Amino acid sequence: MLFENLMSVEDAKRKLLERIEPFDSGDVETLSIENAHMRILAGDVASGIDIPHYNRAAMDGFAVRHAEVKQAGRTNPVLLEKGKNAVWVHTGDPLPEGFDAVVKVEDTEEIEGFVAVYKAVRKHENVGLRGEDVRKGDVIAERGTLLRAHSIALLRSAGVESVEVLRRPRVLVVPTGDELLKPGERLVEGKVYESNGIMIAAYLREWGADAEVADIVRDEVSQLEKIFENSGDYDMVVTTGGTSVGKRDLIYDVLDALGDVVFRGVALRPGKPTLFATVNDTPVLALPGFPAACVASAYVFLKPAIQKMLGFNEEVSFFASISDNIYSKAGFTSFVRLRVDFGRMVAQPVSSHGSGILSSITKANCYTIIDENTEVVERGESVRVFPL
Ligand SMILES: Nc1nc2c(c(=O)[nH]1)N[C@H]1C(S)=C(S)[C@@H](COP(=O)(O)OP(=O)(O)OC[C@H]3O[C@@H](n4cnc5c(N)ncnc54)[C@H](O)[C@@H]3O)O[C@H]1N2
Ligand code: MOO
Repeated sequence: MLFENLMSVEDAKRKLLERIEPFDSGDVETLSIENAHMRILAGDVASGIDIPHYNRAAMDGFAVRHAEVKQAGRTNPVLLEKGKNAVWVHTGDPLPEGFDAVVKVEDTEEIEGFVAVYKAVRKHENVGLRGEDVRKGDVIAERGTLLRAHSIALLRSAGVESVEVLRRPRVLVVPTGDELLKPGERLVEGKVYESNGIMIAAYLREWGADAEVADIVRDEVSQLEKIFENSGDYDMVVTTGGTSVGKRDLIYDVLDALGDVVFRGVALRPGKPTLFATVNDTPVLALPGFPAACVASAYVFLKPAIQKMLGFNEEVSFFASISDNIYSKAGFTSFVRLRVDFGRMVAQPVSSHGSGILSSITKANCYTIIDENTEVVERGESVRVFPL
């Protein structure tokens, strides 16, 4: 019987990732740093300058020689000649030649051409020394870095204008099913608005890919064949629906005829009918049509595939304690939706009423994975939680 011998999630994920090629020097593009936000850097970038590139005042006040104000105190000010031994500086101004510290203006008083200093300062106190942030030649952004806002700022402050980044993986998302409607079409029983396509494409963009959603493909062999035969320009094709054993579920037959099916059926709940194949070396991941199963399978298989292409694996996770027992079917890896209270770090399982319930995902903000050997996670236990 079909789906009797399900592959473990671990084996399925390994077999899938074995067939995903990481991007290399052929997959690089040059972008202005504005456009490089959230892209993966393809090579180390070194600074051509010291930052700061001159010794600068870090406070508004007076540049002094620290040795001359050693004795200064609240009740024992040291008087310096203004413009000669004490020179006014704004924050960020170059430290005048021959001076080695800055006294904050609030620790001074101006008295008829003199500056009374009420506080001693150490050498280089309130001074930003040349190169203290970055030295010329230092690597300021390493290969593989996800260019977030602050990385871009550091590149800009070093005068870098453009960088080489990995191109975005091109992914074709193909919703399949006779029951699917386009927005605006009349709802009748047995039909639903197609929503997996927009969802998977949006996830893909969040994960760094360039996603294109194909028109809805009907449950017809010829239509499906056409999609897979013309998918050579894509790094991956992701279909949704048609993975199960119904008479209209044709994905397996078509992929088996055109390419190599690597696995069909995984011990994952929800997400059991997930299928993975290659057609002319293009990886094809077939996600189940039921929305919650589609989400689970996307997080478990699709996200790691994109991350492997991009060489990026800084997955965010943390621990939270479970507010209610979680039961998991023996032999199955469970994808469990959770609502995490971040103040208390307590995770409430979101009770699901099956894989068709998309709102069970929108009520959650995180998920956890229960491994196949665990049947119950008890209230109060700590689990590793991943943001959704
Ligand atoms: N006899 C069996 N039936 C089913 C089994 C099984 O083992 N034996 N497995 C079930 C499981 S588990 C899942 S999950 C579903 C998934 O099957 P499919 O991938 O074939 O899904 P479809 O039949 O194409 O669609 C099911 C349902 O999901 C909704 N859907 C589908 N595509 C979309 C979309 N693009 N946007 C929004 N909603 C979508 C729609 O309501 C479909 O009717 O199979 C079980 N059956
Ligand atoms: O695997 Mo299905 O994903 O249980 O509904």
